[in-house]
Amino acid sequence: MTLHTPSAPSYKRIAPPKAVGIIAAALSAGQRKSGVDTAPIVLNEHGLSTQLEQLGWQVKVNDMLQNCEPWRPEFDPDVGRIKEPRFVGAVNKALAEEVRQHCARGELALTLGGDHSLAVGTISGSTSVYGDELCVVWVDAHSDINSFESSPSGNLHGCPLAILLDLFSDKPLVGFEWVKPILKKERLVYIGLRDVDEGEKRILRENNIKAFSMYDVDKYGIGKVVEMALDHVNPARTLPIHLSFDVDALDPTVAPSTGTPVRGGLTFREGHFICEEIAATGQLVAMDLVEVNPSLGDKVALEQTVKIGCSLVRCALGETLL
Ligand SMILES: NC(=[NH2+])NCCC[C@H](N)C(=O)O
Ligand SMILES: [Mn+2]
Ligand SMILES: [Mn+2]
Repeated sequence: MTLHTPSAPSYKRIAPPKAVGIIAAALSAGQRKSGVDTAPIVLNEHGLSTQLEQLGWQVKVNDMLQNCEPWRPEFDPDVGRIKEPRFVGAVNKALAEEVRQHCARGELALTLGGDHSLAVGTISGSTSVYGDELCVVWVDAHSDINSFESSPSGNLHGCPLAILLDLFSDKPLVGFEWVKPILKKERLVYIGLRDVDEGEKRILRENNIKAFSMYDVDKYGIGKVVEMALDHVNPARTLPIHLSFDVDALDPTVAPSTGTPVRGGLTFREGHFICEEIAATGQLVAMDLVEVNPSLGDKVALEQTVKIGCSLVRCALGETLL
């Protein structure tokens, strides 16, 4: 009898990254509330890069997309209900290349958003280096998998996973023709869902996509949920992980400064626990922290949200309680 040993990973991982590229991605055109584009600067002003250096990381700040205006086309009419597709597509294309370069150098690509439409670029970048073994853990109140037909708002931050999984390939959206659908739906898992549109529920069901909602967090506890989520996408814990963390996954009492808050979310500790468990796998190669909007809420709300944004990133990058 031979024991099952997981086959050696075939992706080109040099060593667990010790350097982190912090990509400021000031993209706000994927939704309608201004201010989300200022989050990368506010997070850095709060000392995030220094904190990561103190954790032993070599930090490289990438400000290529600190200002997205150079990518704004002169003419960008709606396509159906979808707003600013050419602009959002062009910024994501540039972002994909930045993430690719960091990953190709063996660095962890940390993207500070910006709205969640930027995940089209970040995951395109990470899959271009790590291929279809890349797992995505998507922590969010929303499933962000609307098609261009099902999107109720026309906001592209509700659509990135539909674009990445190529669920509607018969006609790629203008601006996104460059996207290569490398991410596999078996390699995607959600944690924290509680505001999923009817059309999205159907898409999740028809494509058999694994999702742990807040119901599951209540029923099983966060420890079991994270274990089941990782078992689904990464059973031997040998595959590279891209963590896409939307701050609205947290309860609005914990992280109020965000554009689409939904009550009934993750507690402070549950949010951090997800990051700690992913850090413990040693497989994190990319992370997005998105939807912090410093313009929403009062000074206390902002301080609270920015602080928790920084501490989630620190936990994912190895900070422990003891
Ligand atoms: N990344 C987010 N906060 N997404 C919110 C999406 C809300 C809604 N499902 C929509 O498609 O418009
Ligand atoms: Mn969300
Ligand atoms: Mn989101």
